[in-house]
Amino acid sequence: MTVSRILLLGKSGQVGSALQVRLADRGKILAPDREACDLANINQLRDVIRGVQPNIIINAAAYTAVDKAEEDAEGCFSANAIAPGVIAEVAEALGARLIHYSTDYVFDGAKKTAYLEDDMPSPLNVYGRSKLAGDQAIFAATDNHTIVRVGWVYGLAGHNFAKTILRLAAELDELRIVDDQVGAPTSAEFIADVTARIVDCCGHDAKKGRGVFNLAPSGRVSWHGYAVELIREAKRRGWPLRVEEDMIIPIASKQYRTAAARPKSSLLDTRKIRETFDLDVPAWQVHLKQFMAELGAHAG
Ligand SMILES: NC(=O)C1=CN([C@@H]2O[C@H](COP(=O)(O)OP(=O)(O)OC[C@H]3O[C@@H](n4cnc5c(N)ncnc54)[C@H](OP(=O)(O)O)[C@@H]3O)[C@@H](O)[C@H]2O)C=CC1
Ligand SMILES: Cc1cn([C@H]2C[C@H](O)[C@@H](COP(=O)(O)OP(=O)(O)O[C@H]3O[C@@H](C)C(=O)[C@@H](O)[C@H]3O)O2)c(=O)[nH]c1=O
Ligand SMILES: [Mg+2]
Repeated sequence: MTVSRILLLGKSGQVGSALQVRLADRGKILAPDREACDLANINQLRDVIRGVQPNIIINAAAYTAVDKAEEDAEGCFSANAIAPGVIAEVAEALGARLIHYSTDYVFDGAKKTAYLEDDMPSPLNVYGRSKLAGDQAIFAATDNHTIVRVGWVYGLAGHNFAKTILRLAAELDELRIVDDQVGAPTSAEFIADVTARIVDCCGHDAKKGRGVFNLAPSGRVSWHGYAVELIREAKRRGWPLRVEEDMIIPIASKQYRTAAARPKSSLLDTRKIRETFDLDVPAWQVHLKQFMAELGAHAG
């Protein structure tokens, strides 16, 4: 088997940090930071990729501030739409596989059953439109891509709903959380494990695993139900919180004003990725417990 040269973008993010750990033994990893490889600087981006001559590029870098994107469409599209298209062009010229991440927010959330990879996208917000444009730019530039579509990501590094809720629960007596948007909280460490599996498959078979693949743990929950589970887990571990479980109030989306609209359903059907890569997908609570244990260990 040829040894992989992997270029990883976005190493400081939730998924990027987990990838650095999980891919450490998979080949030579080159992971420039944002200063060395800024998605907004197309010339620098091209030079970095050509300089590294990778056979796998993993793009975990993105503009992920969903509400801020509503008033910064240019910045958001630069990182999420234009840059992925450029990365894909250079990948095609080098014969490299591009592994990239997409989002449930490309869908409008109106579907009653879980989304399939080829369901019609119809994003509700700027972030979702920018990510869809990124996917399309990749499709146009190279067939040698694997796009992993995920949602509701949490991890040890970076910012996410789980960390926000645990912080608020230590400061406030009451939390008000939307109960009419459902999804599956997805661990960055799980995404990194599955990405490592994809990297292994690409090493053996350059044609295998091309295309778009949904990835999520099994089960479903609303943001409210997710918050309740986080608080229960934290209390079970004896973490000092102010809020009691009966003071986590379920509310409707329209009672929680945000700049960006969000889909009612973020559920992703995972049959394709499970069958292609022979994966087991556990219930979302399994990874959440592991996360809480590791978060507790980090906090000392
Ligand atoms: N978070 C989520 O809930 C979801 C995420 N996704 C997708 O998964 C992927 C990974 O997301 P996640 O790990 O959560 O993202 P994070 O927001 O945690 O990290 C984003 C990463 O991108 C880097 N970055 C942002 N802008 C630029 C830029 N202009 N140039 C270079 N680097 C940049 C950041 O660097 P720095 O730290 O230096 O700013 C950071 O390393 C993304 O494609 C995202 O769209 C999909 C669905 C859900
Ligand atoms: C903090 C808080 C949030 N909420 C709601 C707002 C929103 O509907 C929901 C989640 O809020 P967040 O801002 O954490 O989530 P958001 O940034 O929209 O998360 C999204 O990020 C991007 C990058 C993705 O790709 C998506 O898959 C998804 O994970 O919770 C409350 O109802 N009460 C609260 O106190
Ligand atoms: Mg957010």
